[in-house]
Amino acid sequence: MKHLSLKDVAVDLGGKSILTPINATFKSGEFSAIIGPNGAGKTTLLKTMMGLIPSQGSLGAFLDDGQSIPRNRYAYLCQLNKSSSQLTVIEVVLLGLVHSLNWRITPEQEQTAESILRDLGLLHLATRTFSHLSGGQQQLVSMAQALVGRPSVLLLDEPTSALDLKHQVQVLELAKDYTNEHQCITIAVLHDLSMAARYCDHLLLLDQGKVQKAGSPSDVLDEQLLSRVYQVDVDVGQCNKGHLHITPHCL
Ligand SMILES: Nc1ncnc2c1ncn2[C@@H]1O[C@H](COP(=O)(O)OP(=O)(O)OP(=O)(O)O)[C@@H](O)[C@H]1O
Repeated sequence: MKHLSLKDVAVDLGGKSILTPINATFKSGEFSAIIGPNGAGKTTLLKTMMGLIPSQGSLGAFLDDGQSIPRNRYAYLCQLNKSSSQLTVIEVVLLGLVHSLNWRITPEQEQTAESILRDLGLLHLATRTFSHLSGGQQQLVSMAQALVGRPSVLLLDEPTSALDLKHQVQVLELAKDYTNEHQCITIAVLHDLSMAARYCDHLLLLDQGKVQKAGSPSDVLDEQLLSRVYQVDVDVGQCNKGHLHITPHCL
């Protein structure tokens, strides 16, 4: 089983400690979420895993035999920023194959990009200019870009923040199915705790740069713990389909 591990990973930015030593393991075939309040350090942790921020300690993703998984097998979907890119949608998706692209794009590469757009119901947008799309459409295309290279490690920063209910379900189901099918190590930052409970196998709750709890959704989504960390009282209930749902009280 592949895994991504963090051993005593700490990050300082602008002379301030942002992540205090973090120890965690994420397994292949599991869809994991990093949850926690604004400013907790979730994006910093994801960027650190991606190698975009220098850190102390050691981290990396490894195969069964201990070999390191190279960074070109990682895909990273950053938090949504409205883009002014003049590239077309299909060109944006092809950028996800940047490690294998040559001067000439092969018909196979084009078919791969079209196929992921088809899976996401976006093929009709293929020749549109990326910057002319809505925020939600841009987020879906960015998801296609992340998946097109069939990554071994998939890091998603709030992949559903701009999406309507149906598209949130579509993206989370896609991430879960991809994770199972390709035995990928998938880690998403999510704010919607009920969606995290429904789709994720493993949660890591971060607050003030520290891991407050890690484990299965039923272990981590504890009323007292969530009320303390989020500073709002919450009820943790179960719907008739057995999914946990988290309802905040009024402030
Ligand atoms: N480049 C930087 N220099 C200094 N401080 C930074 C830098 N980047 C982030 N921070 C600080 O690190 C802390 C964690 O930020 P981060 O973006 O990781 O939080 P987050 O949990 O992802 O928050 P949100 O849910 O609001 O997106 C914040 O206090 C932020 O101000």
